[in-house]
Amino acid sequence: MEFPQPNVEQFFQTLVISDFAVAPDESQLLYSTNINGAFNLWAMDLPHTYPYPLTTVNQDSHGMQYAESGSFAVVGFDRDGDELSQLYALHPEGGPLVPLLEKEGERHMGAKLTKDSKWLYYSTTRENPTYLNIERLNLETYERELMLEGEEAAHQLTALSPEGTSFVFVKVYANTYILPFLCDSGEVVALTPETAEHHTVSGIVYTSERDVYMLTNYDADRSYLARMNLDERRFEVVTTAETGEFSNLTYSKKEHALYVTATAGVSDLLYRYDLTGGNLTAVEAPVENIVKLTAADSGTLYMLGRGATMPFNLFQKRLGETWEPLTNHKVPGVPRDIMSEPEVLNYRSFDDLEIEALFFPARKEAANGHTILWPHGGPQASERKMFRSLFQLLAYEGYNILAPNFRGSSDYGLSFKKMVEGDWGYGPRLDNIYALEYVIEHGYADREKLLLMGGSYGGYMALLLHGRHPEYFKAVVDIFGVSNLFSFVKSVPDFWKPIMQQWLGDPEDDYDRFVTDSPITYLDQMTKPMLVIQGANDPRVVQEESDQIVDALRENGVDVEYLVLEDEGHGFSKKENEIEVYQRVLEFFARYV
Ligand SMILES: CC(=O)N[C@@H](C)C(=O)N[C@@H](C)C(=O)N[C@@H](C)C(=O)O
Repeated sequence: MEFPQPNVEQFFQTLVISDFAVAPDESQLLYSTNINGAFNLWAMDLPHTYPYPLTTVNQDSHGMQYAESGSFAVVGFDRDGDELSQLYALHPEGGPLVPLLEKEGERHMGAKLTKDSKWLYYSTTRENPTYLNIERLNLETYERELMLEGEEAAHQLTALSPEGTSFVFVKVYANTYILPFLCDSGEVVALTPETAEHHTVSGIVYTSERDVYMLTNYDADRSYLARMNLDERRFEVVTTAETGEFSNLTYSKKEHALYVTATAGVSDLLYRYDLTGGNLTAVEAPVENIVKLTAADSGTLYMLGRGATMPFNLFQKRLGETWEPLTNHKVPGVPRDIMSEPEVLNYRSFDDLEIEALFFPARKEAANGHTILWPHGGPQASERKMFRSLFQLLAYEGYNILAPNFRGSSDYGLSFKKMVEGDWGYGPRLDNIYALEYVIEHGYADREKLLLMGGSYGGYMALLLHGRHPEYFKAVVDIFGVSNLFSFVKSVPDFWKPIMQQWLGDPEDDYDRFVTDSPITYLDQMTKPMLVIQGANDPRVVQEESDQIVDALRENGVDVEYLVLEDEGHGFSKKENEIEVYQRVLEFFARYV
């Protein structure tokens, strides 16, 4: 039997899994996925893996967790991308949800259930939208109790002790300045030593009622494993990563061990740190990008992950055994070996700074010689070996994709990440230009065949590159990009505002730089055809950012297509919208090839 070649439609059907939780007795695995075209909660009754639906809300969910008894789970949903997460109780068999915290305009974050399931702790924007308060909800009386009032910086709850006698929260002063604190019977204690040096802390876990482990770059450039015993209150360095830096932590009670994810630039590595013997050993991982790892009481590990050519999948690893897939999501009809495997490039920028980039080659049979420059979003994030159906779709259709991890990207140490702070538009912009020059010089790309596309900060960079270096590009796609730093700084969510000074600067004190680095300043040079895409509910880069650049360009007579998705935020969560976006991008670029 001869089957036709796969076509682009196949890439539209790729499934996403955004989060999961496993019942304490491991009888059920709950996950948020878009099997039915929109996100819903689905479950599998382990060891059987056939999924069944639990909700029909058509909204994505993050931060789900089971009660210790397994009799309900706490789940959060926002509405069409507004990121105002509301919390509900879900019966393991699904059906109508019980509202726990449902208040219009309020955002609830980092929810954690106590072991006895009597209390739910969380951070909330209620009465303190900028610095957030930490509260707890009595699940018998539904009364809310204030535990800690936020001040100075956003207070985000990160861990609750096993018996609920203490909790850890972080104060977020900036993306590169995040300090951890313990709240122990009302007393607040810093978990890292006092210093004026900026550092961050992540992956905080309790391994007992009085022992806390964390990942921090306190007094270092790359994050390492540290601990504090809450009685001795002494901060200790435990171990450092051989390559890269540690980025996530999971405690396995059964093994009395920590599983530590390390990021080494564009891919992840997995380690096991034995808390009894004190040794760190490498563990094979089934994916290049570990999204989430949990350990059940039995010692079985559960992982959500993806790779450059593998969409999101769930895996299970029983003690002493190897990883087994629980899901088998692929691009229908497209084998992994015909997808684009990225090459890792290293080049030097204008000031000799070494930068890493991913280059996704076009499928040979379809190659049209065009290269799309993709500046990633964040900007303090990075482009990694993580499946993006849009990238694979474009590479399949014949385009190369170049994704540089310009200065300011995460996963290359604290000082590298800080390089974008107060410099959104100079160094990172030239790093993108130097990436182009590198691929042209080394025969990967043709100077006459360059296209440009980015989302969020990447959309900002796409607009800025268009305005300042229009000679490079034939056409530009901006997906919810920042167009004007003066309006952006005022429109971000309230709890981002304490971060803005360090992240971006002050519109009055840094007036000249805001003008120089705002894409809208360069309207007259933006002469190439453009496609602008925006979610109407986006709370991070609001619609006004896209509206103003589209209006101004149209007044200038520039050919701009504008697509606004009414039921989306900072991303595309509904299959029909995703398909519309991908089709528009494909059609748009095809016109200029
Ligand atoms: C800790 C925190 O909330 N930081 C935010 C200011 C932040 O860095 N958010 C980015 C992930 C983000 O959403 N940036 C936009 C502009 C993007 O490029 O995606």
